[in-house]
Amino acid sequence: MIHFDNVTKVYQNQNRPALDHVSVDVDKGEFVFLVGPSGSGKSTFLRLVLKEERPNSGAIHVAGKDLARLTNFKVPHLRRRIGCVFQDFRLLPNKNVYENVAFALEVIGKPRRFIRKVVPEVIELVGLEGKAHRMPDELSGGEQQRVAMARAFVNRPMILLADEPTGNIDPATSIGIMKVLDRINRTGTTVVMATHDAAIVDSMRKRVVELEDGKIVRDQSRGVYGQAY
Ligand SMILES: Nc1ncnc2c1ncn2[C@@H]1O[C@H](COP(=O)(O)OP(=O)(O)OP(=O)(O)O)[C@@H](O)[C@H]1O
Repeated sequence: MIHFDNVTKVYQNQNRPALDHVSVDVDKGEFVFLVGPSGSGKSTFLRLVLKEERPNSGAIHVAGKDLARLTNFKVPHLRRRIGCVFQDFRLLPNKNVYENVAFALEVIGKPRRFIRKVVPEVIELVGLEGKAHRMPDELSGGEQQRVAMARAFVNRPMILLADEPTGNIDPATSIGIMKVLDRINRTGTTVVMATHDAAIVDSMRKRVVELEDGKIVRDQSRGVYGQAY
């Protein structure tokens, strides 16, 4: 589903590569934690998958497509098939839960009947039934992240990328967030999650890919977080 072949990324005006000859394969339906110290290249990896950045060398395939050959015209189509969740939720503050989720489908032109059917289903999947009419500022951090996950998943993406999704959430609430991500993964969606949250990684026992200075230093199935950063 995601295939990096000898990928190197050096940002402009930087002499050290953010990713340094990285090769990795993530299969359809996998759940992968991306760990490593701050600045090790985790977000860069996610940005490359979305074609928000281009590698200096190496090849990236996502869902069988060679990103180097993907025209600018086709990039939005790729991104529609990849859901994203961030540390800071990024909800629309003046729309309620239902509208935040529905908006993701409206902007890609889905019919109103379809939206009315699937949005309540996804709100229930993330455990927010009964809260569809709440505004973001009437929700806890954990609930806001659930809305963000509903929005990322409502279009049934083939891949969900999560960049520190539990970074702003207390440990007890994070467990609930991980249950939702696990539920999403069980529908067949490939999940890649960049995180510093050792407790979460240790409790899930999923594949762990560890980056250090832009290089993969560990790739372990049913792994743990590793040393403290
Ligand atoms: N837009 C940019 N321009 C220049 N350098 C960048 C840019 N984005 C990231 N970098 C550099 O690339 C390296 C990798 O950064 P990246 O954000 O991928 O790390 P990270 O592992 O996600 O870190 P964190 O855990 O702090 O989010 C760092 O040295 C960073 O300073």
